[in-house]
Amino acid sequence: EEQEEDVLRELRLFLRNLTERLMLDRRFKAFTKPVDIEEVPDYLIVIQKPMDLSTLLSNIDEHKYVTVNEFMSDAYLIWQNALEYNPDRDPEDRHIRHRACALKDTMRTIIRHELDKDFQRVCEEIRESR
Ligand SMILES: O=C(C1CCC1)N1C[C@@H]2C[C@H]3C[C@@H](O)[C@@H](O)[C@]2(C1)O3
Repeated sequence: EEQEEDVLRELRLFLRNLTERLMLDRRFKAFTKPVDIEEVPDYLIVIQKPMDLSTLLSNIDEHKYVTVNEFMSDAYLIWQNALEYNPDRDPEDRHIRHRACALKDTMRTIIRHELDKDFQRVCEEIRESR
């Protein structure tokens, strides 16, 4: 009903704000756009489900997420994909993995500090009711 749409509207505002703050962080520049398949032809052979911060934003606007956990499942793909495609000991891979870990930890910490537990529970109830 209308109150549920008010809750989901507020969830979208929170997720947009979170995602935009990550996009502004210079450490996370490599995660802001999809990996360029022309530049990296084997990327889609290695990575089944590409993800990036701009795609998260589009998903939010398309009302894909009813709970924070659904958003985090997609957001985690950015971190998992980066670790999987860039596993080597060389400095470039290590920089990418370090930034991917920082992205994940930053996201988790912002959510833990800034998202009300009762609000999350209401979103879960809406998800279970649909
Ligand atoms: O995994 C990624 C992105 C970094 C986080 C997401 N890429 C795969 C390629 C390997 C590495 C060096 C460049 O070849 C550049 O194209 C990529 C982009 O970085």
